Amino acid sequence: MTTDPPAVTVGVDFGTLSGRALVVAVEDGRELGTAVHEYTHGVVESALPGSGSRLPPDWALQVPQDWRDVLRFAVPRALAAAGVRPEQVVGIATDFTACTVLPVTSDGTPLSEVAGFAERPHAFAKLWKHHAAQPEADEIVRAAEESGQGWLGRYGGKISSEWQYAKALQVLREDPGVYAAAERWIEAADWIVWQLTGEENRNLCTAGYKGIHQDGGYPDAGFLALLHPDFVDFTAKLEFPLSQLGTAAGKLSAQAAALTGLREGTVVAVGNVDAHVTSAAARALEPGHMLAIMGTSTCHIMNSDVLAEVPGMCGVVRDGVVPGLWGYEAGQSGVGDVLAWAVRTCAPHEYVAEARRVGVSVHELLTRKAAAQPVGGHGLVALDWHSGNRSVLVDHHLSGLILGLTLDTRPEDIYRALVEATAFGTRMIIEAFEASGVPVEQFTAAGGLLKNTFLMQTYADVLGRPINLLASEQGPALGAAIHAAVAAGAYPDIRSASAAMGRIERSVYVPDPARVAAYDRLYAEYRTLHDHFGRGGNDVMHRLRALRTARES
Ligand SMILES: Nc1ncnc2c1ncn2[C@@H]1O[C@H](COP(=O)(O)OP(=O)(O)O)[C@@H](O)[C@H]1O
Ligand SMILES: O=C(CO)[C@H](O)[C@H](O)COP(=O)(O)O
Repeated sequence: MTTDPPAVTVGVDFGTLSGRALVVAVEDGRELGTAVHEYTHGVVESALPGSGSRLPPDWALQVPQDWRDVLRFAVPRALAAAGVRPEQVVGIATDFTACTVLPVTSDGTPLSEVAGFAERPHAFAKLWKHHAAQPEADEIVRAAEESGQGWLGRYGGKISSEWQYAKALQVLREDPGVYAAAERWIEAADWIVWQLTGEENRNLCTAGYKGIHQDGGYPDAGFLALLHPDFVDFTAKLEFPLSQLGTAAGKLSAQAAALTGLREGTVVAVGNVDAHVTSAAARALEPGHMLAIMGTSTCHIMNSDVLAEVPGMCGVVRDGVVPGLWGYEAGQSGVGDVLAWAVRTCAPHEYVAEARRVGVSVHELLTRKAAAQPVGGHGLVALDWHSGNRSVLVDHHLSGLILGLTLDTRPEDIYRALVEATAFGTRMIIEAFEASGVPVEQFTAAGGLLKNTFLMQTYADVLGRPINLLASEQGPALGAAIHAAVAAGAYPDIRSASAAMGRIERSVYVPDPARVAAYDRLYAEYRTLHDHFGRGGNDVMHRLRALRTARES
């Protein structure tokens, strides 16, 4: 007797450096096939594609065609790898880094693709890690404090330079022509869904966490006018009915079917954020269960039935992760990125040659060399702020620091000190939640950094708590596939789909009491440096940043 081929969904995760498509069995979340497509232009940080015109420090752009190419190349390859026919696919969902925003025309065409704008930097998509709008973010916070905006507390008292308003205000100030031509200002998370269905759709997750949409609305015109007279109608570029997560945004258009190899009419789920969608994959939806998605950056996502204003959190949004609960987000803007910096700048040629000879990454080589020494053996304490501080200080013009360097300090010592610093940064975040009355009862990790077992054990020792793992290397894509199953009607809601399709391994890393005690002492040193350089003890980091100039390399 022939059995029907299994129903599957496709999850497409758009990360910072690449897009990954994953084919998943609806019945139990089995991962049947996957494919990755690296963005052709990667992260545009120094010079504009085409013209080559130089970009100032702290810029990070992306090219929308790179995202379309993920649909074109990774989706069909994932289907082929899974041995799945298009008619088995009952739904597709996407997730994106956020706040990755772009100016588009009313039909969704990116301005960077419109004649006359291809050489204007502000016409391009601003990646989440574009930190050049810090002055605008500082002004937004000042104006919100002075005018008593109630929504400021929902973001821990700060609005990030990474989010929609600071980035848009920077465009208005530096290229008003682009600002005026931008009929819509849209998250890439929604823009990619628009490419799949042919119609605009907006999700409540990015609107809430990155677009200051709280209690049913955006900031009012009176507040926006405080920032710039021409900013008064900015939210008109955002206004659109917001869709609940896990619902259908529409059906796959004929054009998108040709692009992806899927059937026209396949259900397309509402867009979502790479971090928030992963909670479903990790079965981390219940109150008090914190999920850390550890990659280029780290995002901390946790649901609660308690609403509190946690200092320095990225935001709290009703239904922001799952309907019926308050979804909290915190984060560290540089984690894998900070370690990549150490690999680029601290590893001597002989280390690179050794890694190649042994057949491991330089990350792995530095980790192996660093792992043996006792806690504190390197005599270093670092601040993990090379990409600024997202939580709890929300200041992207802070910078990194390594204290204790001597002539004996080795590259692996620096690498290990930075691993420890990122763990200390996570501990600061957990303590901020608990001090604000939002308990953190479970900690689960996901993301590319799980491959580093020493790093994960260090986190268990620094946090002093066991660490669960999301048992998938494709957390966001699996989470998206789960949302697609709900949107396609295979499950009544995200919770039941997560219970059936999600995967978690509990207490994979358990803290070692001796190392916990040793790290408590180092953490006290970290906190002293954190508060001194991050809370006004010495503003030297801002003064040094003001002296930085554009790279000529
Ligand atoms: N062995 C390793 N140990 C620690 N970090 C690593 C290792 N290998 C790669 N990385 C870091 O992982 C980050 C990429 O994370 P990943 O989750 O794969 O991508 P994304 O952040 O785009 O989702 C990079 O910043 C890289 O420096
Ligand atoms: O802030 C975010 C989510 O709210 C970004 O999506 C995240 O920080 C970047 O993603 P990644 O580290 O996986 O590249």
